[in-house]
Amino acid sequence: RPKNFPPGPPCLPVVGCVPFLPSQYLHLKMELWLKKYGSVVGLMLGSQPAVLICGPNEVLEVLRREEFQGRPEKANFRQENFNRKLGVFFSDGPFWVEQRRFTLRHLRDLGFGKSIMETLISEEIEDVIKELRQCKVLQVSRFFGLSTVNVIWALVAGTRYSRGDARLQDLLHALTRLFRSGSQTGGIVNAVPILKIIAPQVTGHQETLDHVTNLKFFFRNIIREHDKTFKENDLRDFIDVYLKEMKHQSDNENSTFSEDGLIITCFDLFAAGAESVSNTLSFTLLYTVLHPEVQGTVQRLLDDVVGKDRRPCLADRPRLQYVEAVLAEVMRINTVAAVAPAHRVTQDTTLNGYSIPKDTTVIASLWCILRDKEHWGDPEVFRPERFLDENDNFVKDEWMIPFGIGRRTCLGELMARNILFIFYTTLLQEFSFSLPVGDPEPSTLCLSGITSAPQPFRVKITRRS
Ligand code: HEM
Repeated sequence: RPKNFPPGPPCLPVVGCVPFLPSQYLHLKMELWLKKYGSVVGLMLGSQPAVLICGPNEVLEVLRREEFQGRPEKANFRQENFNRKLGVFFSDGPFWVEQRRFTLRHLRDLGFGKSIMETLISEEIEDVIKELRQCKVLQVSRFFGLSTVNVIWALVAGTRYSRGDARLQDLLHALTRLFRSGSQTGGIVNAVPILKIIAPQVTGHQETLDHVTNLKFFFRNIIREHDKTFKENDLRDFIDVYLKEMKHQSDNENSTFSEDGLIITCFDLFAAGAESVSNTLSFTLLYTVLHPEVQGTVQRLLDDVVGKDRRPCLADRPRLQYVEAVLAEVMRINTVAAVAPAHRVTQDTTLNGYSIPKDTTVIASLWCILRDKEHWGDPEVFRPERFLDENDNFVKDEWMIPFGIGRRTCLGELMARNILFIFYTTLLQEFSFSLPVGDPEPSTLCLSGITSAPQPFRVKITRRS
């Protein structure tokens, strides 16, 4: 361990503390270690130092402090193969600043947060509604992945996939496997990289690589197809805009724009849509069937404010404050990012009096903030009213940070919030959801991984008259 490093679990030669790290539910282990070791826990991942940030105040602090905004060299499967930090999610420094700005600016120009996005979301939910009308009981897990990808993909690649598209369903399945089998620490292969070579099958590394290669092949093909029909004065989507920038900078040897970079940015956006938003929607249905009284209140409100002759839209938001409270409560009680993606310390620094050397991996628990007993009182209880004041207006809470905070805050927050609002309100306007007779009550314990997802469960669908 480095000198004056925070306390933590025992450290063994070669593997460091990895044997003491859980393969699943890191956020729950961090809750226990907060009591045992304190707010900042020191670890060795093989020979690499890492700190787990388990105390709410410390999490808020590190997510805001400049020197904690790097990303580790190789803690994630998306960096495999290219061996470089590319895209937005796992890059850092000036490269990241330029790529994040570019991505955000052009997604905004193309429709992020504008009425065109609302139209895309509305078209997508109508397809979902049509499918659900034919359905009496729905197996919820992974149901929303394709629809949420479609909204994002319309802006990124100008494409929409049908629900029966077998190739896309395979890719979504591969992505789910990557997210479920991965962890924010990178696991044993990250700590002891030689295992990637000597035991790729045993460690699951080969399977990870196969999935990643498949996904990258898919993105590369889309990009090459775009390139064949590219016209500089007719930019159709984000891929075209990026290709244009790449071509303009082709003589600049310091350019941050490359085909590999575009592949990884596509990966970032595709994965975020398929995993985070779709899992949050599944959690929303989970809490809807577990709390029929909340469903009833939302439906009465929708009947009053929207009625039955039109669909809910974003302009209804100010009059649907209870809906905002329900969505916030779902993201608080079972957030999909229980642990934020790993950060990296970019210079020697200190935290709570401990020394944190440059390049230490930083793993911050959002769960400890969203489920803090002192702040929320009854954090384990699903109670949307906690977000309403005495006049039933939604009240913002500084500790509601499911999208992170600081400079690395989620790039897709606006889009995610809009999809969640339109999907949830349209679903409850059209249907009531309940547990199928004879099905056990679904557990609220999430499936663990890089993101959290609900365990598979079924809902009975009844069309409202
Ligand atoms: C409910 C849905 C979502 C949740 C809860 C969520 C949450 C998060 C969180 C916690 C982070 C990490 C912050 C950090 O590293 O400290 C993040 C980053 C990111 N998110 Fe999301 N996200 C969601 C949806 C989306 C969507 C729809 C997109 C894209 C369209 C997206 C794109 C990104 C990107 C690119 C980053 C990396 C930002 C950076 O490192 O600069 N996310 N998100």
